[in-house]
Amino acid sequence: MSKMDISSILQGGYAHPLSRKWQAKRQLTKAMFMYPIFITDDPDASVEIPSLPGQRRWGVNKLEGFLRPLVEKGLESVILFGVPLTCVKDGRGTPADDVNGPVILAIKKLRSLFPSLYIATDVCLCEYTDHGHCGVLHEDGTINTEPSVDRIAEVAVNYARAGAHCVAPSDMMDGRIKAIKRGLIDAGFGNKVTLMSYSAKFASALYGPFRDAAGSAPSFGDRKCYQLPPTAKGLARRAIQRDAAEGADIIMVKPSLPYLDIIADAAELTPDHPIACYQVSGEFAMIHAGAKAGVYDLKTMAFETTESLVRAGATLILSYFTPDFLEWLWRRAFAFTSTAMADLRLQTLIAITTILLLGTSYSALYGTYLDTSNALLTHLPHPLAKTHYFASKSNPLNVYFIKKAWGWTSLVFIFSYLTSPAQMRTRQRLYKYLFLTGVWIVFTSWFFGPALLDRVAVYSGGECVYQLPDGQVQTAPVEVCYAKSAISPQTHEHLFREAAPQSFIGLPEGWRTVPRIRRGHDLSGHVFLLTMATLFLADQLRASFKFKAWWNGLHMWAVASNIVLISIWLLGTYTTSVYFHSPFEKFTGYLLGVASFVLSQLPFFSQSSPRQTTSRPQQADGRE
Ligand SMILES: NCc1[nH]cc(CCC(=O)O)c1CC(=O)O
Repeated sequence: MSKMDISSILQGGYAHPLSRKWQAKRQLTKAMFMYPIFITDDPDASVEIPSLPGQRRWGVNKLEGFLRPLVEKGLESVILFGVPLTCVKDGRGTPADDVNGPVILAIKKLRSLFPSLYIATDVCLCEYTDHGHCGVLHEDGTINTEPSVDRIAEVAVNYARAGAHCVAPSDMMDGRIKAIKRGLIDAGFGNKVTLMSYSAKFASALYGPFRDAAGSAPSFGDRKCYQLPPTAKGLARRAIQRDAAEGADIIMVKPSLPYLDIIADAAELTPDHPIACYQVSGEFAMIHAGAKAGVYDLKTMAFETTESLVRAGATLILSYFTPDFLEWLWRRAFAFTSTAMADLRLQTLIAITTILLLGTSYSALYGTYLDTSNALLTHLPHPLAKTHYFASKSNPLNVYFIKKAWGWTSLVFIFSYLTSPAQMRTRQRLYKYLFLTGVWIVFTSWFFGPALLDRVAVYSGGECVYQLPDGQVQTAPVEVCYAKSAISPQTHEHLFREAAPQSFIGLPEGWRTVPRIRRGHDLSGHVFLLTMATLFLADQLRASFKFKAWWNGLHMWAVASNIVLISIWLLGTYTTSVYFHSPFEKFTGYLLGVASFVLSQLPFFSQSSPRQTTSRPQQADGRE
């Protein structure tokens, strides 16, 4: 027996990647992320912010192009920061709520562009005052609290009027939460707009890149008389409780990582409020800089820091990493759904194979199929056409659907492609479709001359034949068949005169016929096409389900029409297999269809699926 004590052993509880996941009380989700965005007053601006990797100052006109892909990826909320570059700043921050200023214009624009996007606005005066401080000042440069609070409340209400879902004062003036709440209620927004208070906002060295980006550094002094001293746990706790009592709906701690204890305090002091934290510009820049210096892997560190925030008690994270997390968290989900859906293709293959086998066995047992290689039968209606609905070649399923199978398939594909979420509209997906369309053209209608299927029939012993009204079967050169058009004594005088002079004489006025290739191997073009189309559609469906979270209303219809078409093709496959072609011809059609689809699944055509790092369950150092 081992000398180990039972109480010593913990590792068994987290040996597996899944059991490690269970150690978290709460998992990161996309909804936890709120994305800070800088909006400037040049409507067409898209200017890189050097100290914030990947972040830009945006003009109102650029917001759609910038945010649409993110919204489609699951972005649910943003917080707006105004960066006025051309306005005239003054002592009270007049431009803050200018109706033609960037923030108010952006709120309105985003509300109309993205009805489901939650829009918060930072409320502060520092970007708009000539002195760069967050409030209104006395002569001596100290904060004049009352007018500051009045002005902040006025700005907040104006943002609410413009359509903001949430106002978030970051100014740190005493009493502004109460004033803003009052203002919101009096203006009729009490029950409509959320008040998120930057309650425990510390005078941090980590706002540097933000102040560069927003041009909001104070022109003299610092913010230590209103932002909290970094050592002040007690003040932070008092500020949190005060703001909750004054009517804040969400309590924020800022910056985040150096203040995990404050986040935990907030979660304990105001357990009935959502707790937000702001992973500020300096933290973001620091994580990037460390990764660039080779200290750690960027993504690993981004996860470790944000997961720490959640562990400390945060329910909402304001972070410049938001777009990255939309991608990273999507990949996690993708890793799961792709295995869940991996077999839709296989299931469809099994379905169509089974249907073909059943139909073909039935046709062989009961002799229901039309042997199209018998030239004497070709032009007659199917012997069962009267009694068996689908034996008639003129049944609607055949005429309107099967004969136009690739057209319908293309239609559904295009509908589905165009309504797909952005990340699904890949070029590879188009290539796949174009490749199979190429296969369809080559085999059924053209191959540097006659269609390949016709050539196969000729090479395997087929002849071009036609039948005269008296029942006689005549042979013509194969070229006549390749032309695929009707012949008559008028169009092919030579042919008729040589081959059948006697019947040529007695032919009725206006008689014509389409010659066909018979006796060769008449590979079933329908089975080929239906097999290929069904597998292709199933593959499309599989892609759709992978991105289910991003479907819009139209794409739901695309998915529905895809499913309906697959069902029609399966029914068509069944009727074809019961009534037409010999078993061997159906088999070769099926093989050709499957082979074409398999080729379309080569890596060249498939979207490069995200790399996955799977950790071995037991590594010597116990880390992933
Ligand atoms: N008062 C404005 C404000 N709102 C958010 C930040 C910082 C955000 C960041 O660094 O990402 C600042 C700067 C400051 O207080 O100096």
